Amino acid sequence: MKKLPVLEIFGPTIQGEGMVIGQKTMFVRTAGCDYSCSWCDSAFTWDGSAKKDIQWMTAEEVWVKLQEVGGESFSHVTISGGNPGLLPQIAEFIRVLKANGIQTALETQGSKWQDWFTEIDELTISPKPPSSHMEIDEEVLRKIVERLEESGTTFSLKTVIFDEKDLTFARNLYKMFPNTSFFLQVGNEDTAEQDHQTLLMTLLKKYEWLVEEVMKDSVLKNVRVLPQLHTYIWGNKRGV
Ligand SMILES: C[S@@+](CC[C@H](N)C(=O)[O-])C[C@H]1O[C@@H](n2cnc3c(N)ncnc32)[C@H](O)[C@@H]1O
Ligand SMILES: Nc1nc2[nH]cc(C(=O)O)c2c(=O)[nH]1
Ligand code: SF4
Ligand SMILES: [Mg+2]
Repeated sequence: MKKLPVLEIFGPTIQGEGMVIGQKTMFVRTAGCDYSCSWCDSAFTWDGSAKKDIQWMTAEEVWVKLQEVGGESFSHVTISGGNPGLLPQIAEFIRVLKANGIQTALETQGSKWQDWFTEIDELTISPKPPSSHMEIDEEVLRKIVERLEESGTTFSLKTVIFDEKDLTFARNLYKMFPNTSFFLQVGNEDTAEQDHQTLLMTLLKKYEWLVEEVMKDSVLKNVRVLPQLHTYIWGNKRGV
């Protein structure tokens, strides 16, 4: 069985983003991404800076480590990255988690399909707006959404917003997928800021701006607007 490239195992903490915000969860962060978003808050997963920290682990080994770190205080695991959607071997990891009665969630950008997507309890697809400098493949995304809908998988779209152009992108996405649960998330422009008060004020201002923009919008109607809640508590700290 192919091992998983693991960079972080941490928690329990709150899920700070998206469709299950506030959920008590453990996190497993895999290494490697097919994108390189200009503002990625987890760039260490793909920019080479943490290459030496990658641990190649079997699904069972990750499960053992989760229990070492989280003890008996969790029943939910979120897989993020990097892009865990690049890894076919996640299928085995999900089997192990399920066999142990664990609820699963996963974060991916929707650039590649995996058959195991339908096994995830709460799947977040996060298409990247223009500010990321990435170009999304609309056909791949459309196919992914189609297959998730057909299979009855619980999933949502979550797009990060930094500016007006990103809002235009979000409007197009909303029109493309009118029946999908839709989240708009505040972009963090200061991923290097270490002063908590400074960061908090910037993030709050940005949240206020985004709320105001979306409230007056005639396209973005049935949407939820959220901050990254974990940054309000722990700022740009890693592993929280
Ligand atoms: C680090 S990514 C990993 C999963 C996957 N690669 C993806 O992008 O969906 C997890 C989430 O963090 C979001 N994110 C990354 N950098 C961010 C930033 N600077 N501000 C707000 N959200 C950010 C991404 O858009 C994504 O929804
Ligand atoms: N608390 C917390 N919530 C999160 N939601 C998504 C995260 C991610 O980096 O994928 C994340 C994270 O790193 N920490
Ligand atoms: S897709 Fe996700 S992990 Fe990859 S660069 Fe973008 S935000 Fe970072
Ligand atoms: Mg994060």
